[in-house]
Amino acid sequence: MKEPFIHPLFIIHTLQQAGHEAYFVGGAVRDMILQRKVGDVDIATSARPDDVMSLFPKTIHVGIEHGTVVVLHEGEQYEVTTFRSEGEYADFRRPTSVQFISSLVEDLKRRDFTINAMAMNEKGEIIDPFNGREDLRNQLIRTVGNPEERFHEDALRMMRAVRFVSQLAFSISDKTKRAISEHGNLLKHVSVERITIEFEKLLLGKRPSLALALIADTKLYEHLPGLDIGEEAFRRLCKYDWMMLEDISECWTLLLYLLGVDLDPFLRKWKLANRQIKSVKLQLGGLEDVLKNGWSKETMYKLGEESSLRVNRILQLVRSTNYLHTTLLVSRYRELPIHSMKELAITGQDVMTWLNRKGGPWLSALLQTIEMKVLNGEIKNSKASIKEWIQSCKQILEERY
Ligand SMILES: Nc1ccn([C@@H]2O[C@H](COP(=O)(O)OP(=O)(O)OP(=O)(O)O)[C@@H](O)[C@H]2O)c(=O)n1
Ligand SMILES: [Mg+2]
Repeated sequence: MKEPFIHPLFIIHTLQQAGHEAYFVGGAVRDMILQRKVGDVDIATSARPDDVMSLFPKTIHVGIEHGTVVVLHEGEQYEVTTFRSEGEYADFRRPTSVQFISSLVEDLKRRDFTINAMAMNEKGEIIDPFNGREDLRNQLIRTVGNPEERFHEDALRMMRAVRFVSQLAFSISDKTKRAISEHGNLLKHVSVERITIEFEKLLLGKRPSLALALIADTKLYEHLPGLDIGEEAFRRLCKYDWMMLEDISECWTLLLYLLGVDLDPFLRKWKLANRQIKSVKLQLGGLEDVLKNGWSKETMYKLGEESSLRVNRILQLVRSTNYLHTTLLVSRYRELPIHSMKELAITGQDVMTWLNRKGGPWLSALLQTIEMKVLNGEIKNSKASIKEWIQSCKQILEERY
């Protein structure tokens, strides 16, 4: 057994010593077999939530009604979930009832895809009743059993399917694909926040354009916020090499640029955080500036180094002639006389003293003028030079500001 399974092995052993069954399950087992970086290590057990809580000193009951207890062990958190079969799914997102059961295989049977329905015991042996390993070898996303049932249980699984296509660069079984084509409308029962999480993972995956093409084939885009734009328009998105992008804000910026829609209403539909919307807005503005006028000092300054690099990657992806080699862009950025107002050699207080005036809106307007003149090299960034400039045009300044 290798990391990251060694520490939580203690949890498995503790449960077993108390007479219960316990296994590693889900994404961690899949990623270990694929030799991918393993995310959260989840455990499934025959022990009931109460038993789990009594066996470990530090637990958090996150979703006891669904059988999940978080166990804190050596500074890490592990979800320990009681084997369960799920009852009726009246609302297409969560079961109206959960039945705790004693069979691992029954628990695996309620999971979404064969590659996610494997378990690993304490000896590192894989329990794989639905041939997940074979599908991993064949690089195939296939639901456990009937896809229609699985998607009616939780419609988000359709988005998970396309997200895994992107993250793993797998294909999808015909039957699973057909079920997505037929049941896309079930996505309306799923919260936007959950859809956004999957869509962002897709955009940051290994083969986003493969997954976007699958969304086009299945017409799933008709059920995604703001993306019911017709097949031809949606297919245009698949032509780009999204893989070149490194950060999710770059992906949203590119998407908005390609769609040419209003930024705020679109991103609000996806319920992005204000902070995220702000950085996409900044980048989209920068991108449009550079596409039109090339890289100016002002644009670099406004964007800052990190966002300049992001915009530059988008320029490369859309094959803009204004793309600059990264090292060149970085050196041009670093050569700017200032990188923020803080680096200006004077303060507002200096200006008030020199002009013998009280603060007010005039002051920030004047400081902005000075900021731009220093940035563009018209005034040297030193106290003396700025003072000299202010004094040389004192009269005009007093009229204008
Ligand atoms: N709608 C869902 C979500 C999850 N699962 C099951 O719960 C496991 C854990 O879910 P989650 O951590 O959300 O996904 P992972 O498959 O682990 O993917 P990731 O690596 O992104 O966490 C999955 O592997 C799958 O067995 C499911 O059947 N249906
Ligand atoms: Mg996981």
